[in-house]
Amino acid sequence: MQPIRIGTRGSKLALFQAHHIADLLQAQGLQTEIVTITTKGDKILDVAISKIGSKGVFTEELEEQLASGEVDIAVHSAKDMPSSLPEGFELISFTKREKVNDIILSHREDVFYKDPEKPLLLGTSSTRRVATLKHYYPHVKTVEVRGNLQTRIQKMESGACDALLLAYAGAHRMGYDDLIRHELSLDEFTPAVGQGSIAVEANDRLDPALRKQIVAATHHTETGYRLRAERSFLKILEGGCSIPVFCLATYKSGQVEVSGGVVSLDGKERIQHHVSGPADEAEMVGKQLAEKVIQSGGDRILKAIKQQLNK
Ligand SMILES: NCc1[nH]cc(CCC(=O)O)c1CC(=O)O
Repeated sequence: MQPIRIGTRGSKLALFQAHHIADLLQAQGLQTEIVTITTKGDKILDVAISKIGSKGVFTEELEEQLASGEVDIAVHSAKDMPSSLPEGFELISFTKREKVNDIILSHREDVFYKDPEKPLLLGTSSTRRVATLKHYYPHVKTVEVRGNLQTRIQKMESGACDALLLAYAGAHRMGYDDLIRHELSLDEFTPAVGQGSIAVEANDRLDPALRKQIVAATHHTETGYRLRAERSFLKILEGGCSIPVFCLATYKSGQVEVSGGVVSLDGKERIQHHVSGPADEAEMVGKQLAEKVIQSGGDRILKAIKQQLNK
């Protein structure tokens, strides 16, 4: 039998994630081969992602290869995946989720974000993180630091910022646990949809029997319920990765509890609600949450954000 060809971006984090999927497949006796692809998002480094604008800057090229059969599956951070995929594509599995928190990472041990007396310049490129800081910790200054994790750390080392605000999952996968100074609360820094999970994407042309084997080897059921609820929330709010919406679902005894909302770019307004319901109706639960957020003022906030970002 031919090995399963796994398409991935070439960053260290992407390769780590692709190898993780390969390990899970190999543990079930399946053979694998990793195929590295450079995407538009990897090439354009000097423009903020929120300004490149097009959805799927990191995914288009991988999808071309899936559609042509060049690769059998593509591996992504679930967080980077748009809420709607092009016709014929699907996220067929989600791996067991890592800790979902955002963290502050620095070589320095004396980085404080809660004390207005202690100045801190944080590097980040996420509108959600910047807006959330403006809401809870307006004294913290931010600077846009882009690129893969290694590049961002280099920029911090050369003085671009005191510390970086990142996802725990990425920092941990890259082995930077020693530099984690603070783990941020999930109530304040509610993560982006999908943060901490790895997604496997496939095209309709994937052989159904092979698809079944891949799902059995890589999918984590609880994470799947959580991600389905969160992604359904995202779909209603039309949040691309540049829109500061946040959502976290938890799972307990057949139920999902979903908490999420939106924060205005200036941090002045933040709306958050909770909804729970049966896990096998996770999509409906996420949708109900989105409707609650929209009705309680989220609609107005989202409109303003889209206008500001399109300027
Ligand atoms: N936005 C880029 C991105 N996409 C996935 C991760 C980390 C891994 C994950 O959240 O699963 C990161 C880096 C970050 O947000 O710090």
